[in-house]
Amino acid sequence: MNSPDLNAYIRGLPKAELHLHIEGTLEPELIFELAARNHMAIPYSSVEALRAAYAFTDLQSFLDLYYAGASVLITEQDFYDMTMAYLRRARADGVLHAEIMFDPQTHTGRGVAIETVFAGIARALREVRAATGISSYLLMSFLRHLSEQEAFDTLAAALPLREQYNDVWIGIGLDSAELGNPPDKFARIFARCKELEFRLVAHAGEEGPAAYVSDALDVLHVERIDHGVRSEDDPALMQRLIRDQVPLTVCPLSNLKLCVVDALEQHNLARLLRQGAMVTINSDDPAYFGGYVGQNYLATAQALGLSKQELGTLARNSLESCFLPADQKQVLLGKLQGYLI
Ligand code: HPA
Ligand SMILES: [Zn+2]
Repeated sequence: MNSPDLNAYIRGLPKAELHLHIEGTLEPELIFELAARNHMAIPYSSVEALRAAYAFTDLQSFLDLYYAGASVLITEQDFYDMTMAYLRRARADGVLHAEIMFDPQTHTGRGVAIETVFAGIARALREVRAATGISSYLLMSFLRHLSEQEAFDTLAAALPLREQYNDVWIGIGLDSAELGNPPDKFARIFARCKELEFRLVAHAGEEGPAAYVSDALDVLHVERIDHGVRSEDDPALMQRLIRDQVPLTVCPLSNLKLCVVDALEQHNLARLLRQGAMVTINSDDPAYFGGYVGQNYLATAQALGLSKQELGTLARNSLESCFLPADQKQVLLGKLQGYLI
């Protein structure tokens, strides 16, 4: 298939996006706009100069810019505008359901109230749900470079909002610098979140070793692994992931930009998929990594020679792996089935 046809096929595929940091959707243009609106200075002369700084060598070099970029988010309207911009792009890429991570500590640490963060993001999710039927959930993520106590403080600040946002806030995630911040650092907070009946996910096996993936499953009791591409280093773990169909939310362009792989052609996504792992494709931080979810499907398909059938399997995996109730999931799977025949 030539590239325009493949692109159209991919964008038409009914899919879910399961690994997306809303702060990672802040495009340079919006960073400049919000900085001006909030009377803040940014240390770049232009949108182009900022975009040119997105040359990362590893996860930390990205995180430094990601937290700096997020510092222009001050008001509820800022969080709303960012979320609306993402949802517009997701819709154009055939996303019917999104499970979106957000990092309240990135904002509360700068004096922004957690209520402001929830309110702006949730208003956009609800409006889009009502207007288009595209559904979305929120996964509140703890920053793993911060302490266990800070995670507990964040949970305590967020819990009074749970009832007000129970149509969107359904889960908990774990992100930021992986190396040196192993899953067991967060064993107790994840145990508490499990008691509270949140759905649980965690980043593991992006830069960290396969053992972090095993520990995310055994110590944190997560239901999905964000990234997980290093799992291949442990054949017994790989067998387990395949046997138990543990979803891996893989982000190929992110892995390329953060030098987890040297070239997309060397990405192990096709190998994992062909071994029968529950692999999905996602965009992670699309404003920073050069593409939204459709572009991730397209670039990966081209680099690894994925067939249309395999692309359909990836879309099906995304719907199977989402946290929607079974009846709503079946509706989306039916739409995919209709598209594939
Ligand atoms: O890709 C990521 N990895 C870890 N933490 C993150 N926070 C935003 N994006 C990422
Ligand atoms: Zn991520």
